[in-house]
Amino acid sequence: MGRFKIQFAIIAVISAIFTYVILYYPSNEPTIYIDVLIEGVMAISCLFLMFFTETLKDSREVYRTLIISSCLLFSGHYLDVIDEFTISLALLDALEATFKPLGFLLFIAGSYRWVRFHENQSEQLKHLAEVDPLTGLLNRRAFTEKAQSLLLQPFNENQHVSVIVFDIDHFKGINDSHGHGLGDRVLTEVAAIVKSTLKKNDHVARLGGEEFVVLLNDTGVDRAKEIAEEIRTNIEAISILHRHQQIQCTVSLGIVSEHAVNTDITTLIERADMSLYQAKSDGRNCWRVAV
Ligand SMILES: Nc1nc2c(ncn2[C@@H]2O[C@H](COP(=O)(O)OP(=O)(O)OP(=O)(O)O)[C@@H](O)[C@H]2O)c(=O)[nH]1
Repeated sequence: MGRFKIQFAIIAVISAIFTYVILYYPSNEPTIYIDVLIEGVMAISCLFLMFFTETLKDSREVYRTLIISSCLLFSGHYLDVIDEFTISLALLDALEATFKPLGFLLFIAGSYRWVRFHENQSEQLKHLAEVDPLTGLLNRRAFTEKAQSLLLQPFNENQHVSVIVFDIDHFKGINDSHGHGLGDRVLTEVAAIVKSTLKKNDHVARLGGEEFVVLLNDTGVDRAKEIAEEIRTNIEAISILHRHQQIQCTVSLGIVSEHAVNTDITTLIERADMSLYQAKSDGRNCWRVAV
């Protein structure tokens, strides 16, 4: 706030000196006070714009554009005010005719950039709120919302939807033996493999820790089993070189398949989770189907 006051004072002093010097050339035309009032209000508004712009420093580009535009607009309107009191000076007229349109164009450009900047920021925030930063997959909340809205679509009676929940086997052991950095690499590799195994309109998310979920739209149990087996074998084939050692991992999977009508994602995940525990207790590195 202190800096605002200093800047404001500097502008006020410069304007006062300029006004004092220029008023030595009194106009021989009658002064139109309504024009003085209008231009005065415009000049003061531009001055406010100039100081409001201080708050837009999040984006240097927008800040620079708007500060230049408000300076030009202020100068243009201010020259117009004193022009009412002096004889017509060609230089003042030329400056005024340049500053005002240029300031206006920059104001439009700056405002456009400001809107774009905020759009980008809210897109980034949305992305951060929906995506797991390590794997780039959807997080649990975003997945649940997406899946729920997908399940609200009208389906015919024969359409099925399937969910696969899977979990990396003995992941704690991987972390403990090779460190969390390697554990993170395994999570990233697993996520990439699953993504490349699925079709574009299937959804995959990281539920948390080393647990993942896949939603297979319009997919019955037979196809879901095939996909689960593909995921299992593709993950089994992962081999990460770490300190001269090849690190491998396996997953256990639970599958549930339901009529798409009248089902909800929370129940599907819970049932798939139970099958996943069955797969774990049956020796891991396998899939089981909910009955
Ligand atoms: N590197 C890493 N580890 C994580 C992350 N999130 C959770 N973990 C670890 O994942 C491990 C999960 O261990 P457990 O729940 O015992 O599961 P597990 O060892 O895979 O055993 P089973 O599932 O029974 O085969 C814990 O050691 C957590 O610290 C993460 O983002 N990065």
